[in-house]
Amino acid sequence: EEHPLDRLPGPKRWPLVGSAFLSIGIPYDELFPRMLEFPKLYGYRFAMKIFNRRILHVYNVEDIEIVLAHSRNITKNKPYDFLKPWLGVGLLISTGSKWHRRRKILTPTFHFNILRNFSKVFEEKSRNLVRKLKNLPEGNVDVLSVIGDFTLNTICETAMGTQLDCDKSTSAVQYKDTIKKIGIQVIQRLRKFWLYSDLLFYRSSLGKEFASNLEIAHTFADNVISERKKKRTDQDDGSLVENSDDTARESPKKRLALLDLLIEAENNGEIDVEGIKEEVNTFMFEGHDTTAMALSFGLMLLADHEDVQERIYEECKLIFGDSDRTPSWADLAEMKYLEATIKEILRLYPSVPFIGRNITEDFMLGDVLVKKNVEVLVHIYDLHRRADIYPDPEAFQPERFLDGQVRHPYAFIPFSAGPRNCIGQKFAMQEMKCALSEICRNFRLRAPERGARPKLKADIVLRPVDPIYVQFMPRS
Ligand code: HEM
Repeated sequence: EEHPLDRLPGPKRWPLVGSAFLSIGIPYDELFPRMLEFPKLYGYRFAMKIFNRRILHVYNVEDIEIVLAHSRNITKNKPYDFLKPWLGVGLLISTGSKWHRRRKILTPTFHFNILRNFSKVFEEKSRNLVRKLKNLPEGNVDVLSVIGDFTLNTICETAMGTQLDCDKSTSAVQYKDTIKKIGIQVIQRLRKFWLYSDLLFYRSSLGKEFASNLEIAHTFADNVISERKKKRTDQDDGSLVENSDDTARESPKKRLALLDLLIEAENNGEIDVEGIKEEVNTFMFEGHDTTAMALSFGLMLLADHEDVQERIYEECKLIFGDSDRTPSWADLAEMKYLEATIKEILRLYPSVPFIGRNITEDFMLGDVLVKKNVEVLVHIYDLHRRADIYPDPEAFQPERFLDGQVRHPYAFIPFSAGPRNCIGQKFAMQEMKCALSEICRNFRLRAPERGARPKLKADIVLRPVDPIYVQFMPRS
């Protein structure tokens, strides 16, 4: 019997292997550009078969809405499995009733009042970032590493309540290095299908290194959790307060971290110690790498578009006048042009270029029956570059997001949409606004080369093949 997906366009499907051989022999750096050719050849809705996996690819606004808004098809697809040894089955990877429970516990962490507490951390870290940039020797700065430190310090303090940048202990430094290595090793494994089996993987040199790195990362997280618990019993009655008044905001001890909410949930019997670990590790990963890439591509685009930098600078001048105070919550809300700029950055360089689902319940996509066990891949990257939605799609034009050009809620989805959208969306927007406004107030950015288009990599998170260099010239 013909599978409904066999009627859809797509690369030739051979018996048994399907189109598996398509990626064989393609150098890694060519994979991403090659992946972008399929949508051009086969259109908004096409299918692939790789051995026994059937993958439906979509980047039609209506199709994406049906897929992402579905309340029961919330299971992630195969590649997410490789993150499990590290993150456990936390919010990003879990499904069904476990996911529902976790989402309910974690949602209050991103409540307005708690985000306001975090904003103090954003301010401090942004100031440190500016100071660091000022102290670097003049010339090209490799932004990925500087920005990666900034987002990692920020998430560590907000999620765990631990100050990595002040903590000069070897364990904190080692932890930072280790989680960067783990991320790279997950990707290396994804590329080598012969290492998909745990048995072979953990016998390989990559697998052994991976296991020892996991040990370091997990031990660090475990220590932070137990120290936090100890501090809570030493200092207070452990009760949860939304300390949104300014005195509490000033005191790092009293600032509420995501970890505090989780410990509170443990006290109420809603989560166990293993669960807390899963979530701490999940947020450390999801909360820093995505934001670091968006900021890095953003600095690259700003360096190339002085007019946009000037408009951001002017907007800040209207808000701050001659004062050099850090931005308050209200200031950030006023930065409408900067907000549009960040959206335009995320349109061109969505940190998560594709998201995948494993279908658990049949549904109709127009006239196509999508059956259980099919995987659906939503092409965020291709959606965001459709010329019919975004005229002159390659051009960097923040104004698109000011004049209501982009109307359909599923036409712009850097944070996904529907029940499994990004829980850290507001957190990320505030963090990016804080960092970019501080940078634009203090520096003029210059690109080493005009109009450069970075070559992109196939990865969990969108990355450039080569480093991104930007020059930071202090404004007087
Ligand atoms: C520019 C920054 C960010 C982008 C572009 C982004 C994008 C996304 C996307 C596309 C998803 C859906 C993934 C999927 O369906 O598999 C997602 C989920 C998620 N994000 Fe983000 N994210 C960002 C920042 C953050 C931050 C700062 C945090 C934490 C503080 C965070 C935590 C999460 C979590 C926990 C999930 C899983 C939610 C769930 O399944 O219930 N993200 N993000």
